[in-house]
Amino acid sequence: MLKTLRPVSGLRGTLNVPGDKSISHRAVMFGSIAEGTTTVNGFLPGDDCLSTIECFRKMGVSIEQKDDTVKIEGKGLDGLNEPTDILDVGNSGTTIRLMLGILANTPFHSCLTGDSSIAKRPMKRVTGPLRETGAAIDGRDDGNFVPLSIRGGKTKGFHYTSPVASAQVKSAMLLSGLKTEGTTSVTEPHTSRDHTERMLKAFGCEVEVSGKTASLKGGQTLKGTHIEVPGDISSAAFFLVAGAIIPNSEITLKKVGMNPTRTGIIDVLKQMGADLTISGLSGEESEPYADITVRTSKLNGIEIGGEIIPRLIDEIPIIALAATQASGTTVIMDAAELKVKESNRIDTVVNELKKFGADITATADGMIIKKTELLQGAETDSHGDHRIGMMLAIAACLSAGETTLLNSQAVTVSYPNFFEQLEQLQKENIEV
Ligand SMILES: O=C(O)C1=C[C@@H](OP(=O)(O)O)[C@@H](O)[C@H](O)C1
Ligand SMILES: C=C(OP(=O)(O)O)C(=O)O
Repeated sequence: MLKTLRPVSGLRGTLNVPGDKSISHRAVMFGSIAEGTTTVNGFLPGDDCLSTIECFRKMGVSIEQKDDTVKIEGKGLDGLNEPTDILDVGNSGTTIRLMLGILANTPFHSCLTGDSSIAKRPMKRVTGPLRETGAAIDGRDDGNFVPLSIRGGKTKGFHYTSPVASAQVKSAMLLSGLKTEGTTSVTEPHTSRDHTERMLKAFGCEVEVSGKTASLKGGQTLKGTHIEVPGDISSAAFFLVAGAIIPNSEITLKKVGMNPTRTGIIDVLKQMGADLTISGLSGEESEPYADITVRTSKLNGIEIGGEIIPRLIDEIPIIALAATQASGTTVIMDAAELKVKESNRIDTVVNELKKFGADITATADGMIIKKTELLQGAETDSHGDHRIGMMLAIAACLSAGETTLLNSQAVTVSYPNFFEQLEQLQKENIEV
């Protein structure tokens, strides 16, 4: 779908951003393999999480979903059925990688595939160590790419030192150890998002975390529970940056997830000089959340690298846009993981922002961005990547003249009502 976007005179108002994608996936997965009923509020009805629901339905789990509420009749890990059809994860890396960990426990045969973006994303980071646990996995390029097949059921606990800071790798490994006799543990170079560890505890499992190592004893059973999903900070990020860089803006985002493994965007925006107010922090016993207000700000360039990267990996496209409006130079490094997301996000961010006249250069593990006085509307393309699409839409709000956005429908992967909410903030501006 081609969308035409024009500059805005300011964004003002209050939004409830949709539910957290990472937490929504896990609520469905863990509810499906738990014993008893799980209910979920604040679920993200985006394409990725709907793919997760469809996959578990194909394994015989009864899941009722209406908007942001879900009810799952858990079957226990032993109660999943051998699927009679291919499990299609659509565009979702989280679905395929975490599900591989779960399927390592099941003695039946499953086939997994996804869309043209998933077909390019490396799976060896998960299938490699899962084979070590005893799961039989095959696929294109020796199990690196979909279509993949897996037959599990005979896993043994083991320790894995991951070369990448990846919550998908960590989660797949921990989940593969749920039924084994020994302990399964994962050490990562930097701490990645810890939603799996937190949510397994909410389902009654014991998970130990010590520094950069998470471990879990085998033979544990998940018990159905209730999960409240906070707003997704990765979705909020688009409006946090929009509010900071678009003149005459003030936006309040309600009940945004504030898990410390996800708040790198807040740290970066504050360091860049953004005017942010955080209030009403609660939910610390499970997944913390708070309200965030952002106002138009004068930003300065900074260096971003090292252990903050996993805490803001999905926000780098929109941080790059913020950097085009920041005085001096911004350097983003240690972020080579961007190359294996829904698109090669170093290439797509740099090439698309250059079309607006931005001064941005790709490096091997990130990008270097200098301030650009006025971005010019351009003919852009999301390349089927939701986060690139939303970043380009915010860039259009700030740029002189008209912008067209090809493949704008990609946003439904994580933010189905993104364009409606963007419009709402423009109307509220006119009415004030
Ligand atoms: O576990 C998760 O829910 C996610 C982990 C991250 O991926 P990696 O584990 O590949 O870093 C992130 O980019 C993705 O959007 C969601
Ligand atoms: C990388 C992302 O998701 P996934 O890996 O689940 O496709 C994302 O949402 O930016």
